[in-house]
Amino acid sequence: MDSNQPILAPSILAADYTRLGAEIAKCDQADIKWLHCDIMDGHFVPNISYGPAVVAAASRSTSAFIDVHLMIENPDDYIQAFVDAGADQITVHQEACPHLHRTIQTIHSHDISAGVAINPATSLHVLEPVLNDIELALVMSVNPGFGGQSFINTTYNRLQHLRDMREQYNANFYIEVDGGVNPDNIQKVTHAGADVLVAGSAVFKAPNIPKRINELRKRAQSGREMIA
Ligand SMILES: O=C(CO)[C@@H](O)[C@H](O)COP(=O)(O)O
Repeated sequence: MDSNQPILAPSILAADYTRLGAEIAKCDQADIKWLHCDIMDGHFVPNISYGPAVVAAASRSTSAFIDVHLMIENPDDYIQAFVDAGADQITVHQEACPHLHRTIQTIHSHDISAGVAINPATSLHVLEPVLNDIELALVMSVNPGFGGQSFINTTYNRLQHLRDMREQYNANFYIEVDGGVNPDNIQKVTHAGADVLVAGSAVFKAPNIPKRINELRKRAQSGREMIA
C-alpha cells in the first residue's frame, strides 16, 4: 500500500462493450490509476460476464493498473490466463478457495499482487490468517453477481472493523469496497476506511464520465480527510 489518496477503480462491467476502448479512454482523460475487471462464471455467482480476452483488450487500451476480481469457482485454474491477459493484481474470493494460502502463493509466483474478497455475510475473521500475506482485502458491499445494486449499509461498520484489524496485525494491504458506490455514499465509504473504491454504474452510466470520476474522487478524498 503506497498511497494516502483514495483510489477510484472504474468497473468496466457497466461499460458499453461495443465501444470499450472509447469508454476506457474517457476514464483515462480523468487520469484513472486503476481499472477494475469483474469476472463471473455463472457458478460462484448467478451471472456470466467476460473472460481473459476482454481483460487483455482493456489492458492494451490503458496504462492503468489492471485490478482483476475473480468471482469464480476454482480460481487457481485461471490465474495464468489472467496474468497473460495483463492482470497487475488478482483478487479471489475466500468463499471459493479451500486452500487460500496456496492460491495467494500462486498469484504471487507471477510477480503480481494478490487480493482476497469476502461476501457481505462472511465474517471478517476469515481474513485473519492471511492479513499479512495480501496486498488487498475486498469487502463486497453487495452480493456479487450484478452491477447496479444498492450498497448494503452494514458495510460501513465492516470497513471500520477491517481498518482496526489491519492496525492490530500491523498489516499493509489496501481495503477495497465494491458494489453500489455512488456520489451520495462515497464520502462515508472512505471515512469508514476504504482505500480503493470500485464504481461501475456511477461511472459508466454518467453523462460525462471524466467529470463524474473527478467528482467521485473529490468526495472520496474529503471522506478520507475526515478520519481523525
Ligand atoms: O462486481 C460487482 C458485483 O458483483 C459490481 O459491484 C461492480 O463491480 C460494480 O458495479 P456497481 O454496483 O458500481 O454498478
